[in-house]
Amino acid sequence: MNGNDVTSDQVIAKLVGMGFEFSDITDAIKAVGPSLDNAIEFILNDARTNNAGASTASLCLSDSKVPGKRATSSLQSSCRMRQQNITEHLNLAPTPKRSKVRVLCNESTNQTNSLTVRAEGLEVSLTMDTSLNHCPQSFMGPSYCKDEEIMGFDWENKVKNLLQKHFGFSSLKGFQKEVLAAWLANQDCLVLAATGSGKSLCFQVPALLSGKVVVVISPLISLMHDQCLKLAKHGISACFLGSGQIDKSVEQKAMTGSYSIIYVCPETILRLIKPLQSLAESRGIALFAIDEVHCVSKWGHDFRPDYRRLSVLREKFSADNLKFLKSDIPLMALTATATIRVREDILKSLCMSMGSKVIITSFFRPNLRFSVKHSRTSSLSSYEKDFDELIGLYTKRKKSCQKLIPQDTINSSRDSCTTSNGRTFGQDEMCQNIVNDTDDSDSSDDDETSEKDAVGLWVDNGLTSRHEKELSVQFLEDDFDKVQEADDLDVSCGAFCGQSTLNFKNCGTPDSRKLLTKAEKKPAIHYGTLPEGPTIIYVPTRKETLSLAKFLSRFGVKAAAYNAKLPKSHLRQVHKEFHEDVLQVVVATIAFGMGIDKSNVRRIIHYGWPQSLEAYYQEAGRAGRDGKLADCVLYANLSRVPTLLPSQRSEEQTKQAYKMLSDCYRYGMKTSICRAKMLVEYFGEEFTQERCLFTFIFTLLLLLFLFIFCSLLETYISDVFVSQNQTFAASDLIWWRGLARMLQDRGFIREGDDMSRVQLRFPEATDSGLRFLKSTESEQAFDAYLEADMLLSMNSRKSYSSFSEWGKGWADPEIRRQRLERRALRKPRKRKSRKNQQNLSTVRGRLSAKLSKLSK
Ligand SMILES: Nc1ncnc2c1ncn2[C@@H]1O[C@H](COP(=O)(O)OP(=O)(O)OP(=O)(O)O)[C@@H](O)[C@H]1O
Ligand SMILES: [Mg+2]
Repeated sequence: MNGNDVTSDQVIAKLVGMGFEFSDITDAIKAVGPSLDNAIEFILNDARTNNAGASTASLCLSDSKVPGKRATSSLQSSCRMRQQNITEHLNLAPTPKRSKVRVLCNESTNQTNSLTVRAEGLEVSLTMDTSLNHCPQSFMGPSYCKDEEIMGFDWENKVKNLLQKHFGFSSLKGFQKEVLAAWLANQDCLVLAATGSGKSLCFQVPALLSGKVVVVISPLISLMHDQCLKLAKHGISACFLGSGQIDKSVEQKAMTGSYSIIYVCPETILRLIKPLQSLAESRGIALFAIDEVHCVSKWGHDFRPDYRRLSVLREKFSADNLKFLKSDIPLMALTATATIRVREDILKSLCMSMGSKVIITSFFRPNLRFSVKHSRTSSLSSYEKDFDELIGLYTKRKKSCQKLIPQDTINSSRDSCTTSNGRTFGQDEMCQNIVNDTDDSDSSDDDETSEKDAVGLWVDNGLTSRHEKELSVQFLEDDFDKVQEADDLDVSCGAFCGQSTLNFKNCGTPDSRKLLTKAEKKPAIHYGTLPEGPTIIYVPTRKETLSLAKFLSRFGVKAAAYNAKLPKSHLRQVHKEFHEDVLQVVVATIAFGMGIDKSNVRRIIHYGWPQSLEAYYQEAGRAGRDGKLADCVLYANLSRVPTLLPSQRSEEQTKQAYKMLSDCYRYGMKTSICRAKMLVEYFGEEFTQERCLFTFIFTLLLLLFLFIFCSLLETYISDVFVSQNQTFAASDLIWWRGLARMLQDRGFIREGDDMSRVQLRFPEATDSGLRFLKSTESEQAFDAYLEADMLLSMNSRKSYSSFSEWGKGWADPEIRRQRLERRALRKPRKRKSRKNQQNLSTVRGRLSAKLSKLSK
C-alpha cells in the first residue's frame, strides 16, 4: 500500500488490524499524516523514544545500541522498499538508510566471513561461518550414487561418516535409523516425533546418501529459509521456492538438479509436477518429505487446504506412472503434533501406500517443565504481577526490594521501594503448579451467583452473557495469524550453496551440538531458577503483542512484538535478532510458531488460553531444544471458560474445535496428574508416572450434583445430603463447574443437548450415573483430585453464602417444588429459554415437565 494514496480511515483501519492502540494511531496520523509506513514508524519509534532510560529496549528493533536517539528504523527503510528478494536479504552490505542496523549485524557476527554465492543470476555476498570457503563452481551435491550401491553398503556406517562430516553428530538417533531403513526399503513413512527431536535429519541424510534430490514440502517461508541457511553451513546445497517468486532462475536450476534439497510450499509444488517428473528421470528424486504434515488434517490445529492436494504426489511419482522408475518415489510425512485421528487422516488424505510405516517416538520432552498459573491476563495490573520476575531477571533488578518502575521514571522514584508480589518463575514443580492467585479486588464478576447465573452455570460459547463478551476479546480478532499460506516473510525464493568439506570444529555452534548430544543421553534436569535465556510469550491478540512488548520495553527488557499483520520487514528483523540473541523476549501470536529452531529458548509463556493442546505443545516445544531445563508456563484465567476463536468452519469442524478447546481447558484445570503425562497421553502415548498430590472425598457432593442438576431420585437424595458440609458451604459456581467436569470424565453425566461446548451446560445423568446412584457403591467415598478452578474458588476468602443457601435449598422438597414452579412460570427469556421450554431434550424442558408431574 502506498502510504500517500490512502485516506486516514484506511490507514487507521490497517493499523487497528495490526494491533496498535487507537490513541497511538491518531497521534501518529496527526504527526505524520495518512501514511501507513510513516505512522508505523512513528508509533514504534515513539514507544522507543518514551523509553529514553531503557538503554536497549525497543519495541520494533530499532538500533538499540544508540541510546536516547530516535532510531533509524530498519522498518522505516524496509517498509518503503519493495519486497526484498533473497539475494538482497542475505546481502548485508550497507545502503545509506540501513547503516545502523548493519553496524549491529556486523558486530554480532564478527565470527563470520563473506561467502560468494551465485543466485538468481547475481553474485551476492552471504554471511557465513569463517570455516566456509568460496563456493564450489557447481551447485551439485555429493557425487551420484545408485540405489544398488547404497543398499549394498553397510549404510549405517556410511551415514555415520556423513553425519560426522556434515553435521558433527556421532550417530543417528534410534528413530532416525528406523526412518532411514524404511526409506531404503522404498516404504512410505509417517514420522511422529517430539518437537526438536531431529526429524529434519531423516530427510536430509537421504540426499547425502543417494546423491539424488530430496524435495521437502514445508508450510512457511521462514521455516524453509532457516533450514536452507543451516544446510548451507553444513555443506549441503539447497534452495527454496516460494509462491510469489518472479525470477524463475532458481526454480529452473532446481528443476535441472542443481540443488541437493529443494524446499517448496504446497501451492508451488502442485505447479511443478511436470518439471519434477523430468528431474526424477535426470538426477533422480530420493523422496518427497512432507514436513509439518499435521497441516494436512482438518482435525489438526494448522489446517492448510493445499496440503490435502499433495495426494497427487503418490499417483504422479509412482512406478506405474513413470516407467523409468523401479519403484514409487517414497513419501516421508513428519510432524510433532498429531492425535490418532489426525494420523489416520494424514495417511488417507495423502494416499500413502498400504504398507506405510508409522514411526512414533515418545512425545515426552523430559527437560520441559510445564505449569499453569491463574491470572486474569490482558490488563496492566496483571502484567505488573505476572512479569515482575521476568523483568527482574533480564534487568538484574533485585527481587522483592525494588519496585517495578519503568526505566523512564526510575530516576525520579528511586526511593519508593515496595515488595514484588512474590510470584516466582521456575518453581520446583515438574508435575503441576497452580498458583492460587485469586485477586479479591477484581473478583466481583464471580460473586454474582444468583439463581439466574446458576441456571446458566455452564457458560459455553453462547453469545448472550456479559462474561462471554469479555471473554471473546481474549482471542485473536480473526485467524489471520494462523498458517494460511507460505508467504510469511519478505523473502520468496533463494539459493543456498553448500560447502562440501565442512570441518566440525569450525562449523556452526559446536557447543550447542555437544550439549545436544549429551542431553540426549541424559537430560539435565534441575529444579531451580532458570538462567536468563530467550523467552517467547504467546498472547491471543495482535493488539496484545504490541502492548505487552511495549510494557516490557519500558522496563528495560529487549522485547519485540510479532504478529502476522506487522510489516514483513519487521518480522524478518525480529527473526534475525531473536536468533542472534539481540532480543530477549518476543511477544507473539501463533504466527511465530512452527520452525523456530533456536536451541537456547528457556521459557515459553502462554498468556491466555491456547485453542488446542496440539498448538500449545507445538509452541511449547520451541523451548529447551539444547536439552537443558526450560519452563513452559500457561497463564490463564482459571475462573472463566475460554471461548472459541472466530473462524470459518463447517459444523463438523466447529465440533472438533470445541473438543480441542475443551481438552485444552481441561489440561489447565487438572491438578491431579503430571502435566507432561497429560500432554503426551493426549497424543496417544502411554505414560507411566506416579500420580501426585491432592485427595478429596466427595460422595455427598457427587450425589448432590446428580440430584440438583439431573432432577433424579429426590427422596433418596434428600436423606443423604442435607448435612452442613463445610466444603459445600465454601463452594461457588466455579467449584461446581469443576465438579461437573469430574463427573463427566467419570462418565456419570453428559451434555444434555447436541451442542458442542467447552464446559457442560445442561448436564444429564448417563446410564452409568443412574446405576451408580442406585448402587451401594455410591455410599462409599470417592478419592478425587480437585481441579484447578475448584482449588482457586476454595482459596479465595469470599463468602458464597448466597449460592450455598441457594444450593442447600434444593434439598428441601418444598423449596424445590416452589422453585421449579417459579421457573416454569417465569416469562421465557430470549432465545434459549423460549427454545428450551417444554423441550424434553433440554434440562429446562425436563424441569418443566417434572414440575407438572410434581404438582399433580
Ligand atoms: N542425531 C543427532 N544427534 C544430535 N543432534 C541432533 C541429531 N539429529 C538432530 N539433531 C539436532 O536436533 C535439533 C532439532 O532438530 P530439528 O529441527 O530437525 O527438529 P524437529 O524434530 O524437526 O523439530 P520441530 O518439530 O520443532 O520442527 C537440531 O538442532 C539438530 O541439529
Ligand atoms: Mg522440523
